[in-house]
Amino acid sequence: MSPHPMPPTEQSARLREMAAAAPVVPVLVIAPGVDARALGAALVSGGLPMLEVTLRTPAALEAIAAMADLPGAIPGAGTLLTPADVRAARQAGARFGVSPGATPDLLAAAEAEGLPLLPGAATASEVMALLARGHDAMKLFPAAAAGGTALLKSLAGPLPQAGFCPTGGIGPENAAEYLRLPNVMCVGGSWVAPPDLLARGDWAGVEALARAAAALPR
Ligand SMILES: O=C[C@H](O)COP(=O)(O)O
Ligand SMILES: CC(=O)C(=O)O
Repeated sequence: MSPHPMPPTEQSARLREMAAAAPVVPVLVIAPGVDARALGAALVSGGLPMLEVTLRTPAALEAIAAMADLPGAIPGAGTLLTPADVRAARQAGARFGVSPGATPDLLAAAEAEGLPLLPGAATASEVMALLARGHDAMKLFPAAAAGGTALLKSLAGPLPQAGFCPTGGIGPENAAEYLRLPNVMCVGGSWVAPPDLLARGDWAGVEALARAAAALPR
């Protein structure tokens, strides 16, 4: 029996390095008209370099492109569902990708594009399928709904080699509880970029939320 069905890929290793930079990955839903570069700058100034721009709005790809050369920023694309999403994200300048789940086509596209991918998993079988393909860094989604910290503690027994970025239902009130777990690399969340602050262009407010998130112990 091998603890690693397959050695972790270089992409997984790069993701782990990126995830080590800060305890929180902001999950960004950027509406048209929002100044994405100013948003990215506020988050980076607050201490959060990884920027997950979800492909859920028509402004998403442009936002990634606007952040591509932002000093200190590591822009990435979330909500990758198809190979076409992976290619579009790469072309826009995404340096990593995130998906709520994982399909063979999506994994193959990320491998072909050389895009470090954080694929989603929520069960032991899904985690095992990703490990078997060389992914030892993954997203637990939807984290709270799927079982939260209790699920992560249970997975750590048989599958300690899997590192997670739990996302979905995490906020300032419970992030520390997740970050204390040895199999949690970082957590993802939208709370650092609330839509009302983005709509108002309140970058000082975003920076303050980012600063508090970056200071979370782990
Ligand atoms: O779709 C959910 C995103 O992964 C972020 O979840 P959240 O708004 O609970 O932080
Ligand atoms: C929710 C999620 O995992 C994503 O949008 O990538």
